[in-house]
Amino acid sequence: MSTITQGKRYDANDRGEDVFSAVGENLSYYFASPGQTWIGEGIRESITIPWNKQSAAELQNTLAWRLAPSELAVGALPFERDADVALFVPETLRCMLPAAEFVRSLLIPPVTHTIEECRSDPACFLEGVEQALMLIEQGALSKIVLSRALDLKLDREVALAAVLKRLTQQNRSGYTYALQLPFREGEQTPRTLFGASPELLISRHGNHVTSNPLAGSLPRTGCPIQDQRRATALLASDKDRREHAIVVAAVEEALRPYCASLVVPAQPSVVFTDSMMHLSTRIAGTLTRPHVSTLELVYALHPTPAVCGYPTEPARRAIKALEPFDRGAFTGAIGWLDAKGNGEWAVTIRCAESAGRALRLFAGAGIVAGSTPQQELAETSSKLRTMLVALGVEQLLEEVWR
Ligand SMILES: C=C(O[C@@H]1C=C(C(=O)O)C=C[C@H]1O)C(=O)O
Repeated sequence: MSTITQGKRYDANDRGEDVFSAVGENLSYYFASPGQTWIGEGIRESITIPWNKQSAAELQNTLAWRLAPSELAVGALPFERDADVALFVPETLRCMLPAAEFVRSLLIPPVTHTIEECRSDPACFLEGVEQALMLIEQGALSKIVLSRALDLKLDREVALAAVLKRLTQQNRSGYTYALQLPFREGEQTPRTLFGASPELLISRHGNHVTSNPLAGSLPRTGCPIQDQRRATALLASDKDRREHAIVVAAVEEALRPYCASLVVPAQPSVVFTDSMMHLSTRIAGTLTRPHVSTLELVYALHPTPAVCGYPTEPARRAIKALEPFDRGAFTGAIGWLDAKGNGEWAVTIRCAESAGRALRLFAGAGIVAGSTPQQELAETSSKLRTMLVALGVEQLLEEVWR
């Protein structure tokens, strides 16, 4: 039996049990938000729908009778919108206390993995940013988000529970997640997506919707006084304010048709993770139609210019042409839906995908007029830091900076 108190839900029986000890061999879904932690094992049912507005809206009718009140449909939607959307209902699901409650102590044992191979291509990223700046100068785009991938081979498989714990410690107010990805055709190795996102794409609890886009970022320094100065500089930076405003305007435009009221703060604030600070705007609305599915809202929003660019279509085409890899789930959305259409979806960033001992880490950065390739590269390196530290392979920091 799960209880709902002020938007927070957790099983009375699970109060106090360490969520990380519940992360076992059969884990299919882990989603820890400020409200609660969902832990799913196995897959009871897979649900695949074409990714369009009508299917997203209609899915809710199906879920209304297929899901018990304590069940969820969960999934990770890819960045690209041309593929079908694959959700699943975990075989068993537990709703537990927020994971951040279990990492209060600083004495978390370090995780150690050893790197056997490492492949990073910063030159390709720098070249992509140069090209993107040309497109911006020609007026084809006002913003584009370019990303890079870092491929690692570890000495053993990722120690998932320990890494999730570290990620939670580094990103207490965000969303930490892990999900078993579907098998790729012809491949036998299970793939796992995991990460710690500071960015909420959309949450819907009853009538209330919230979105918290981030864009415009600086690395943290390690010194609280310098970080404060940097945060002030970030708030005053014309380039970062433009980069941020493009995202806020797009989120507002996408949500407006669904909302009777929408509150959009006039000024951004700054949010911090362990390694980054970001301009942040928390947008809150009240729905006109209370039964609109969260998945329909995800469809209306995704991909925001925080992960793609503006205008959307030309930015997406340029990303396809300039990035030498498929983003897969990276910069998509990860979350859950319940039988009533409530849900919570984070932007799938600060993440990695593992298959056996192979690991791919991703990081991107928004490019606007005034961006410089070296600074954007440094931003992606700082974003990769979160995962490298969680894996206990900080020695690679030197490498990815080059
Ligand atoms: C694409 C990423 O992050 C996105 C880009 C940001 C930016 O360019 O300032 C900030 C937060 C995210 O919306 C990433 O972390 O990989």
